[in-house]
Amino acid sequence: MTIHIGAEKGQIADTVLMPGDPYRAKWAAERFLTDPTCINETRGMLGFTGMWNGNRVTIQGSGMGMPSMSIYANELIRDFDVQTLIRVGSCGGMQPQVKVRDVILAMTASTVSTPSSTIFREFNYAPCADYGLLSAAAQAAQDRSVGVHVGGIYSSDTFYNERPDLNEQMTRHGILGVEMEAAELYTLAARYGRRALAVLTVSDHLQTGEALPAEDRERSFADMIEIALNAAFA
Ligand SMILES: O=P(O)(O)O[C@H]1O[C@H](CO)[C@@H](O)[C@H]1O
Ligand SMILES: O=c1cc[nH]c(=O)[nH]1
Repeated sequence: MTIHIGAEKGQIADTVLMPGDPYRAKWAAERFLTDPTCINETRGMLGFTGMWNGNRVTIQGSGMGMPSMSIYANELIRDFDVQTLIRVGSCGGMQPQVKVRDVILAMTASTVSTPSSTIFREFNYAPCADYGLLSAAAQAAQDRSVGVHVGGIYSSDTFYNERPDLNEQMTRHGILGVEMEAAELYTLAARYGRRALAVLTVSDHLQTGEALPAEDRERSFADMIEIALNAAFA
């Protein structure tokens, strides 16, 4: 049991999927896991452990933003010895070929700042995914009818962005989408020698203004979850 996770040691699997939304965790656990058990309700940040294809998995909400992700990932890694952490999140599309409901596999996560930035000082660290997970996810995605993109994303500290000039430079340099947690997850995984990946579904588009409703963001991103599960146990 930690400050933010009420589970006992042993109640959390070696592999954890991490949606930002705790109710996406509940939906995914009920839909994809056999015998899911709720292992965390502290602060309403729901977590569930169950079985998928004979493999033990936990699905634990991370909350929104890198400070929240940092708390959960730190405790999962340092207190529960989790080995594989896969973010399953929503993101905003930033390229014309990236369509709403497409899946992005985040090879890198650029950022202007993470909770870890203070330790890097002038060093411009490049957070990146675990290659084994990334290639397994790309393979798993090939067998599905969903559009898939592999490349760089941006992890932002803000949802309501006041820097259109920065968006323009990111789009110009090939950034596929924007979300709010992956850069810190990748940084912590590198620090502690764990595997991490972010599998994202495009929920809205910065260029077209399209946007899915909250219920779809909570309950309809099945391809993303299946790609993540297949990658984790490839
Ligand atoms: O849908 P989730 O996983 O929460 O991810 C995205 O959605 C939230 C913003 O609405 C941020 O957490 C962002 O990263
Ligand atoms: O962080 C996020 C998540 C979804 N869509 C966005 O535009 N930003």
